[in-house]
Amino acid sequence: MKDADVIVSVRQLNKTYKNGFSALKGVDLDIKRGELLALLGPNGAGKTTMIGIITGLVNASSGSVTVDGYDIGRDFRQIRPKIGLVPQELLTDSFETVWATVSFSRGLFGKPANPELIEKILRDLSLWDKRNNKILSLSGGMKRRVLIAKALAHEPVLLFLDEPTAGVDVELRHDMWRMVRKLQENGVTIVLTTHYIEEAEDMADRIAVINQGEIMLIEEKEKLMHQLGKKELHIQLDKALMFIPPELASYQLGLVNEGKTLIYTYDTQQEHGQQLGIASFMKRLDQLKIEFSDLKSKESSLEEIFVNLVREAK
Ligand SMILES: Nc1ncnc2c1ncn2[C@@H]1O[C@H](COP(=O)(O)OP(=O)(O)OP(=O)(O)O)[C@@H](O)[C@H]1O
Repeated sequence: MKDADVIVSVRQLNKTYKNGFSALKGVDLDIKRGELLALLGPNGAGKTTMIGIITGLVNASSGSVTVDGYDIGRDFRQIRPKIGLVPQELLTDSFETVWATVSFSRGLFGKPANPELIEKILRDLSLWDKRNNKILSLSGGMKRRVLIAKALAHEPVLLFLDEPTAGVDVELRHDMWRMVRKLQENGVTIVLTTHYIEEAEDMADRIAVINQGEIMLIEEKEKLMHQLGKKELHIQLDKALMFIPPELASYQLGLVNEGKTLIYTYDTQQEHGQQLGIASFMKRLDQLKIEFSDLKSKESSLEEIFVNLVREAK
């Protein structure tokens, strides 16, 4: 990857908290300019810690992070205005109004006032009607909308969304994804952590899986689903089988639906290599006179891929 294509470069990043807990262990990561990178990982994997370090909220124990070529330790003042962060925690109750809070947030980064922009952000997030309400009078979902508005008010080029849709309703989730897509069209780089894997599947260009402070994998989403994905063939048998015939022992098979459905699981990668590929399997069925009425193929979801990865590491 050329330097210009990389907006964030993380090298050998370690974080050991004061209590001795090692939350990040030698993380290397490049975030590409303009991409939407989804960071997946179980609770406690280190996602928030990593975002905290890149956004200057947490000090690294060792390693380096550069944003747009600036070092986060040395040049944080240049970096900070480029970054927007929607944190996990909700706002503490505040007596300020929505409008004041969001406008003030822009001013903090030294950007000139831009009421038209603030209005647009508030409208996009369905907060316009609430602009004169005090934050403490808002519902949890509304407070989350304010957090997003605050993160966008200074027009960051790099936006971190730390579980932005945890516990929010469907409407906000849709509003958010619409906004995120628009931001991405305008060249904003987005890093998203989420526990909703289907969200990553829908939105991400690349997916990184982090577990116990280490990056387990980082890959283009499409490639990942293809490479790691297993496919299943569901075969509706004419006659139920009591057990899997020993002649088929070399295939990965399961019987469900009272023996009426045979499930053949195979690696998409091996599909072409092919000793145990579909063609040979179908031939075996034919030889064994196992007849079927229907055949369905199912690609495994990212969720299955993720669960398998994290399970394997245990
Ligand atoms: N201030 C702290 N002191 C000690 N340990 C901490 C501190 N902050 C976080 N940790 C620990 O570091 C690990 C990583 O936490 P982190 O919040 O980065 O995980 P996460 O991947 O964001 O998890 P989640 O999905 O639950 O938000 C956890 O085991 C957590 O308990």
